[in-house]
Amino acid sequence: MNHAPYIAVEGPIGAGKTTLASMLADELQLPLVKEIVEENPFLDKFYQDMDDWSFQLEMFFLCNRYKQLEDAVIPKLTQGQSIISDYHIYKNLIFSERTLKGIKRDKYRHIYHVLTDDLPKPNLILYIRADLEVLLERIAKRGRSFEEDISADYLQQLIQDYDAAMTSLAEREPSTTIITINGNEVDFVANPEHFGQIVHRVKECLSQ
Ligand SMILES: Nc1ncnc2c1ncn2[C@@H]1O[C@H](COP(=O)(O)OP(=O)(O)OP(=O)(O)O)[C@@H](O)[C@H]1O
Ligand SMILES: Nc1nc(=O)c2ncn([C@H]3C[C@H](O)[C@@H](CO)O3)c2[nH]1
Repeated sequence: MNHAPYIAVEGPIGAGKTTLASMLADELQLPLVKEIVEENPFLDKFYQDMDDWSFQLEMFFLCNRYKQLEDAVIPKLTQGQSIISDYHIYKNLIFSERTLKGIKRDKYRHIYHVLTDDLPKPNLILYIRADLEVLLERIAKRGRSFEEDISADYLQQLIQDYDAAMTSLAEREPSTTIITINGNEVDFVANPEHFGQIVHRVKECLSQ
C-alpha cells in the first residue's frame, strides 16, 4: 500500500455502505468519513426531474467530496493514520456517466479528472453487490421521502454500472484490493458471524 490503509465501502444505492462502514469503524477503531446526504439541496429535485437537475447534482457531489477529501482524508493519511469512508470518489464518475449526456458529460468528466487524478485513492474497497429487489426493499425500509421517486430501471442500470466500474478499476489499478460482498446473502447487520468474516478479511488485507 502506497499510503496508510484507506478503506472505502462501495455499492449501489441502499446496498448498506454507511451501515457497514460505521460498523467497521467501530470495530477497527478507525475514523469514519461519511457522505453528506441530508444537506444536499438538489437530490429531491433530481429524482423528480433527472434531465433538468443532473449537472447541478453531480457537481455538488463532486465539490463536496473533494472538500471532504481535503479536510478529513488527506490530513489523516499524511499523518500515517488509516481511515474508512462510505464512498470512493470514483462513484462520481459511475453516476455521472449514467445521468449526464453530451457536452455536459464531457465537461464533467474533464473536471472530475482535473480535481481528482492527483488525490489519494482507497487501497481497499469493500464492494457490496445486491440485486434490485434487495435494494428496493432497503431503500423503502429507510424511508427517505425524496427516494420514493427512484425508478427500478435507474437502479438496475446502476447495479450494472457498478459491476462494470469495479471490473475496470481492478484492471486499471491491480494494487487496489477489492473485496466483493454478496449483499443478497451476507447479512452483516443481523448475523454477527457474517460481520466477523468481513472483519477477518479486512484485517488480513491490512496486515499484508
Ligand atoms: N445487511 C443488511 N440487512 C438488512 N438491512 C440492511 C442491511 N444493510 C443495510 N440495511 C438497511 O438498509 C438501509 C440502507 O442502508 P445504508 O443507508 O447503509 O445504505 P447505503 O448503501 O449507505 O445507501 P446510499 O447509497 O443511499 O448512501 C438502511 O435502512 C439499513 O439499516
Ligand atoms: N446522481 C448521483 N450522483 C452521485 O454521485 C451520488 N451519490 C449518491 N447519490 C444518491 C444516492 C442516494 O439516493 C443518495 C445518498 O447516497 O444520494 C448520488 N446520485
